[in-house]
Amino acid sequence: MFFRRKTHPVQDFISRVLADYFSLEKEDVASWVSVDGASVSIVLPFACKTQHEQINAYLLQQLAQSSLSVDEITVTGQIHTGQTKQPPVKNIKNVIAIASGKGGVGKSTTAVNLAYALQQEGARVGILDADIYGPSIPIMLGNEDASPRSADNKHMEPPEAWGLVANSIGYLVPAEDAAVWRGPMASRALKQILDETLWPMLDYLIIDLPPGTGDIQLTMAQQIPVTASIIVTTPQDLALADAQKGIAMFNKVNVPVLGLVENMSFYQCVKCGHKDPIFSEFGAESLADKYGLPLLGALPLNTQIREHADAGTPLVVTQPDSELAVTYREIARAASMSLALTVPPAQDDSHIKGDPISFKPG
Ligand SMILES: Nc1ncnc2c1ncn2[C@@H]1O[C@H](COP(=O)(O)OP(=O)(O)OP(=O)(O)O)[C@@H](O)[C@H]1O
Repeated sequence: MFFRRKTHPVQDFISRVLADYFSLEKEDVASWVSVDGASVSIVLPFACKTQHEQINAYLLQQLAQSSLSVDEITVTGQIHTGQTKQPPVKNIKNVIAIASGKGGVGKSTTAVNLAYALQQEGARVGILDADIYGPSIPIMLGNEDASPRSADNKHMEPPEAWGLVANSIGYLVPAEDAAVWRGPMASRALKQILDETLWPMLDYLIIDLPPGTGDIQLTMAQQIPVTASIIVTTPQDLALADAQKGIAMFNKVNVPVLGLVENMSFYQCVKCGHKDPIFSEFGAESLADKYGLPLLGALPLNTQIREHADAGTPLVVTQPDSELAVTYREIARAASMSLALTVPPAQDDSHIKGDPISFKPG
């Protein structure tokens, strides 16, 4: 005889409302909800801290219209380690590779702003600049002169910038030296930086990959335990053709693509507000449709984005209330949720050892 496990009416109700809120199925969210007497605890497996209050209020409002009674609801976040083929890096739960087929589409700018946006959504985040031939992260973080300290001449303490830990070949080697490295040497250098950095416990390590989809990127994607990837593109045909190659590359190495970010989507006139789609329209949207991927969001061609990147004052941190920062946070939440829903959690978390350096996320 088979017994069906009876669900608690409050658990059932909250799961339904929560599923509605996130446009998901009840089965997707049921495990996030637990009920203890008149207290409900919701633990979301993705970063969306700026929404917790709103979710709480929405649930309370829906409950008030029901016959159920609940004293309190707490909403928190807990990000799992996602499964990868290669063994995970010590202290890092998820590695997210930011890639673009074509150069100059704004991949590094997006990587930096997304890293801070994820942090503002409650995640512990680090960034690794894998663009061995053109490391731009140190400039964008405003700490070009920083260099990782090493107490034992073997491991590096990653420099911190605006509350984010970072490492880059740009901190370690003069640009002209790295520029002549061949592919295998570049991939080895990256693996070494990844393994020898004393990363604090991180929910996400954002890796800014070099542009393109050649051997170097493929080797990197194979050698590093990449949990998932995000592809940045502009809406023009040329960039989209290359973005398509990027999707194919990640498919080949079985790394899930969380979605596309369309950068320089349109130019908005600062005087009259008119939107001009200089690099064409609906490009990333149709590419996303073609591959059944989400379009995580779109950013305009905007002087402020460039100025903050050039000045080393990350826009999301220094202008957190701007419309652009809001968009970056929406993309961060969508990416984090997409990861939680597409990548199964790893069986164990034994690679999470504790902070080897003192680190207080900003
Ligand atoms: N949305 C945007 N609006 C205006 N300028 C932007 C935007 N995104 C990026 N930029 C600017 O475009 C230039 C290229 O950006 P970035 O270095 O991020 O591109 P990339 O794709 O990482 O390039 P590559 O990998 O080829 O080095 C930078 O000067 C940056 O400030």
